[in-house]
Amino acid sequence: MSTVYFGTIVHSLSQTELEIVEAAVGVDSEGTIVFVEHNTAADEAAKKHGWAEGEYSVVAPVDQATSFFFPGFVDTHIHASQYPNVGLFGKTTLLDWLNTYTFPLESSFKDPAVAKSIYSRVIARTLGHGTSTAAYYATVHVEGTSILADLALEAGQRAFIGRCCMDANSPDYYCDESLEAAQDATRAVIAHVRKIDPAFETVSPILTPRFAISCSRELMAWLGQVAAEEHLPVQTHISENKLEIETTLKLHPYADSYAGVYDTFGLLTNRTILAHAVHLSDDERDLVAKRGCGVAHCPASNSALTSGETRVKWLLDAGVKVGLGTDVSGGFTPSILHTARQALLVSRHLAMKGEETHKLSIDEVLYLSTLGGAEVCGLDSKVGNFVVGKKWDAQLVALDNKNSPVDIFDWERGKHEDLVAKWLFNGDDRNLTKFWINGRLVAGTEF
Ligand SMILES: O=c1[nH]c(=O)c2nc[nH]c2[nH]1
Ligand SMILES: [Zn+2]
Repeated sequence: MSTVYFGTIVHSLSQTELEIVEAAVGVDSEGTIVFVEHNTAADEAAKKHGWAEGEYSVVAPVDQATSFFFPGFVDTHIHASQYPNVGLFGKTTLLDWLNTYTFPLESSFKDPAVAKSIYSRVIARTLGHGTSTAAYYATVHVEGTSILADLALEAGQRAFIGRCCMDANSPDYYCDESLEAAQDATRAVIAHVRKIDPAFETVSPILTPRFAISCSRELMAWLGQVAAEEHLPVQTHISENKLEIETTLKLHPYADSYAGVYDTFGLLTNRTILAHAVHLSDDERDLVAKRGCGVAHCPASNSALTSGETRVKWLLDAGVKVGLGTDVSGGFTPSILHTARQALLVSRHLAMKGEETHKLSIDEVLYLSTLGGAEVCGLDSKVGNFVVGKKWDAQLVALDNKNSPVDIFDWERGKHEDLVAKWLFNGDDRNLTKFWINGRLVAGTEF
C-alpha cells in the first residue's frame, strides 16, 4: 500500500542547508519516495500524482505543531560487540582500554549464544534511537559475525557487517591465528552475507582491518586487493591517539605517515570509512580527500578516551566526506542524536582553543548525522534526506508526547526551528514515536 506522510519535514539539502517545511511525501509500496509536495494537503498531493482514493493511506502526527519527520540516523562507526561496555572506560586511553576492557569482552563472542543475545540488544537499542543505517564492527568470529548480519536483516536495519581482521600484535587469546585463517574467515562472512542478501540491499559485508597495529602487511595487501576486485567497502581506524600513531609508524617504517600505511595497500578508496582522524597532518588530510575516503567523527569516544578533537570543518573544507559515529564503546552512547550534540560541543572546544571557524552549527551536525553519514557510507543516492527516488527512512519525532524529556511552551508550538534545537540538546529516544526503514515500520510506539 502506498502512503502519504503529511506534516513538517526537517532534512538536510546540503552541509549548511537544513530545510524545514510542511510537506506531503508520497511513498510507494516499495518504500521509495515518489513525490514531495510542499504546503499541499495530503489528498490534494495524492490526486495531483494520480493516486486514487482508497489506494493509499495517510500518516500524520497527532500534534503537527510539536512534531516533525526527520531522516533516519546513520551511524558510520559502531562496535556492536562492545555494547555491554558502554560507560566503562575509567581513566584509560586507547591502547590500555583495548587490553583492559575491549579484547576480553570481544573474545567472549566465540560463543554464538553470547553473540546472539548481545547483538539482538544492540540492534533493538540503536533502532530505538533512530539509527536506520549502521557500519558495524563485529569480532574475529565467523559465526558470531554472521549472526549479526542475520539479525540486522531480520530487523530491517541497513547494516555494514565487518568481521574484525587482526593477525598481528594482538593478545594470544583474541586474534586471527594466521594470515590464511584471517582470509578464510573473512571470505566465510562475505559468503554468508551474500547468501542471505545477494544484492547487499539491506546488509552488506565490509572489509575490516582493525587498525594498522593489529594487521600484518600481507593481510592489509590482501584486503586492499579484495576491495578493488570485488568493489567492497572498507572500514578501519586512523590517527586516534598519539601513542597509537607512534606505534603504527614503528611497526610500519616503510610508510611516511599513518594514512600512508593504508595507502600502500590500496585501503584508501572512495568506499573507505576511516574512524577518528583526530591527528591527521595536512598531507594526510589531502591524501584522504584525494582518495575519496570518508571520516567517521566520533566525538563522544574521543572525549571519553581523551584522544583529542577532530577538526571536522578542516576536513569538510578540504572535500573530505564526514559522518558521525557513536564508536560504542569507546563512545558511551548508542545514540546518534547524543553524538551530534557532542560533535557540536567538541567543535566549540576547538573554537575556544583556536579559531571560530571550527564551530559547527545545528544544521551542520544534523547534516553529519544523516546525509553526511550516507555519503560516507556510499548510500547518499538511496538515503540521507527526503528526495524523490530515495527510500523512506524516517523518524517521526514528537516533542510533546507522553514521557517526553523536553518541555514545550505554548509560544513554541509550530516554531519548528526552535523545536529542532530543543530536540538536539534535550531530546532522546522517548521522542521517537514511529520509525520507518525502507517504508517499513520498524520501531516506535503508537501515539
Ligand atoms: O575506538 C576504537 N575502538 C576500537 O575497538 C579500536 N581498535 C583499534 N582502534 C580502536 N579504536
Ligand atoms: Zn572504533
